[in-house]
Amino acid sequence: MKAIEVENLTKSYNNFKAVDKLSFEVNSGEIFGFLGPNGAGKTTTILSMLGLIIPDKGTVRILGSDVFREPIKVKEKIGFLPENATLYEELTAWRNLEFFANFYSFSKSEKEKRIEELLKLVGLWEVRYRKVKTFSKGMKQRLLLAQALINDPEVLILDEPTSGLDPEGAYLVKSIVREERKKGKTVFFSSHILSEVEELSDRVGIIVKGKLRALGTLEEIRKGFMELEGYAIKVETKQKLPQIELPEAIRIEKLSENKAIIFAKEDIREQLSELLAKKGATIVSLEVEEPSLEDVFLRTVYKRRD
Ligand SMILES: Nc1ncnc2c1ncn2[C@@H]1O[C@H](COP(=O)(O)OP(=O)(O)OP(=O)(O)O)[C@@H](O)[C@H]1O
Repeated sequence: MKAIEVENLTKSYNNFKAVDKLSFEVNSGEIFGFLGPNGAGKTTTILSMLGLIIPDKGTVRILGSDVFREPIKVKEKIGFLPENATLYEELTAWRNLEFFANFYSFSKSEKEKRIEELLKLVGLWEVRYRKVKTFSKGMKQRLLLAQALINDPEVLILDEPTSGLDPEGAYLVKSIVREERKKGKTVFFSSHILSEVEELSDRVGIIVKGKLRALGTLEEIRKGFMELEGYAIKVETKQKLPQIELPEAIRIEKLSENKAIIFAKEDIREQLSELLAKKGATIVSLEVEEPSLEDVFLRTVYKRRD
């Protein structure tokens, strides 16, 4: 079963389309990174996915249940960390979690066991009786993550979970996310930080101006990008590089006497090696230069119109 199925989701504010016909699926047990620049529509998508704002159009199913028709059933199975979430500053870490746990049907002993497990998981056990107002931003975020995990959710939805954290704080949050996946849970998280999405996600969706621009594993996204934008093939020969006349080659950038990058609409390594062999040149290397996710992201966000 798919963990999340979003179909044709559309949400406008006045006449402005914040999310436009968005469709994607998240597989069970994967970490899905939802990447987009500021204002792309990530939070609007998440709030619509959770039924916390009513979209104009579209359906969302989480673990097979329709979010709008069966809201309680869905909420029992998910955990949510909102962007800029807050805690009760005057309460201790323990009391904050207890307050939240009371929304669920735990017995007293189950509740205490779960709170203890979570405080240990997020590294706040030692400070459980301290008021939250004395906590750093990183500690608060970890407590919020514990709060989102209180019901041991099958699907965890995190809106910008590392936003504003220092590298250590971000690292701890990422480790917890990985731990959840190890337990077979599904994690959907949004971010505008490319390296984080690259390092954490099994699959990625890129949203720009409310529209989904790319979807898949990083490899699939790179390949799709190359098919659209063309291939860069780096060639090095032992001898001086001969003249390359191939109809498929759009542009040739000479790097030195025996090195060049050949730009083409498709992967023309075979044609190139045949041509070079015919001209008596020995190939030292012939490789497709893979664009980094950064190249893909920046080109996807800033270069394409429509
Ligand atoms: N309640 C609202 N009323 C009017 N416009 C809104 C409202 N909420 C969001 N928007 C607009 O919709 C667009 C998408 O916003 P959204 O918060 O979903 O983006 P985001 O990708 O989460 O951005 P960020 O990374 O900055 O949090 C933005 O242009 C925003 O200004």
